[in-house]
Amino acid sequence: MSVIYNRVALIGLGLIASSMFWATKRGGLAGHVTGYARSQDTRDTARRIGLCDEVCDNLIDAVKDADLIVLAVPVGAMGAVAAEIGPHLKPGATVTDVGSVKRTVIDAVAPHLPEGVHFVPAHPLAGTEHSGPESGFATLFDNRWCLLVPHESSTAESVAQLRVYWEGLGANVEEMDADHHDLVLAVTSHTPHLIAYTMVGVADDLRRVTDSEVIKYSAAGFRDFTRIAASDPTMWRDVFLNNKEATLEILGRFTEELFALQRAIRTGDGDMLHDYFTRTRSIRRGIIEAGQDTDAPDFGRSKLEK
Ligand SMILES: NC(=O)c1ccc[n+]([C@@H]2O[C@H](COP(=O)([O-])OP(=O)(O)OC[C@H]3O[C@@H](n4cnc5c(N)ncnc54)[C@H](O)[C@@H]3O)[C@@H](O)[C@H]2O)c1
Ligand SMILES: O=C(O)C(=O)C[C@]1(C(=O)O)C=C[C@@H](O)C=C1
Repeated sequence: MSVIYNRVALIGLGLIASSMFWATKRGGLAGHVTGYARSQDTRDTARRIGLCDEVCDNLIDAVKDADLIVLAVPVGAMGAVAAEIGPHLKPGATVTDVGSVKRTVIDAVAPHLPEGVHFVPAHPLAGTEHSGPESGFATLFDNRWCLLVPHESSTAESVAQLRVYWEGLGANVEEMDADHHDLVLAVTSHTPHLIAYTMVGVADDLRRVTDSEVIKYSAAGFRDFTRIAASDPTMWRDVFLNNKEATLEILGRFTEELFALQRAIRTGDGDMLHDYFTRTRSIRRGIIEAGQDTDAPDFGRSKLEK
């Protein structure tokens, strides 16, 4: 791979930005990578582990010469960061974000970007329950999707360049409209996270009654829920506050289905339960046959291993 951007600035040095840095180094995709994090602690950690070629103590220093600026902060913080960097961006630079929600991020960021700067929102569909500068690794995006949601300020060239960059980071890239993105992610990511948070909360309540049995005997399904429910609280608070409509729509449907299943259990309607589970099993099998089931990332690998 060759250099795609001479200078990249990563803002918010958590799981996604740090993984982007290690994958950028692995592919030799950037000449120089600057990084900025709000807290001194995070900047110190970043320097200690060699995250970024240069860690800046000031947001403006990190972005002023950059060709690509990546906003990798919680969704609710994107607008404030954009407002601060807007006046200092190089003409012709590309600004992207990695937020899990697209419509509100676009509405919050775009007004702060000067003319001549290209905004190409993005969302890598890859993550873990871990957060912070030490949680990243180079293979996080390998064979995962990254969705690009081009804004009217972007040009075909700026979108194409970001596509090549994400491909270099290991991802498969597709373009999508912002509202459609938010609805799809409400189904595939946001509502499932809310359900996991709820189930773990219920088990936690129960634990007070049954001592530590819930934890001691937790089976695979529940353990998966606890992994997801360990995800960063700030990130997920912002996701739900920013994808309100789509999440509420999907939650409404979920609740209706849950009530139907609840009724079938109460009335002993075995046929209904069997038919329902047969349908859901065929969906899972369809995903596997289509080759869409990607394994969880291998956390045992070193950060720079290919
Ligand atoms: N974790 C995932 O699974 C995942 C996957 C895809 C996209 N995303 C999105 O990527 C973004 C970053 O998520 P992450 O998992 O890397 O989070 P993280 O918690 O690991 O890192 C976020 C970083 O942003 C910093 N930060 C918070 N508020 C800030 C502010 N106002 N100004 C500057 N820095 C600030 C935090 O200190 C932290 O260093 C979020 O928008 C999230 O929705 C996350
Ligand atoms: O694998 C995980 O831990 C994730 O939750 C990753 C996950 C997802 O739901 O798939 C979470 C949020 C994102 O915006 C993208 C990916």
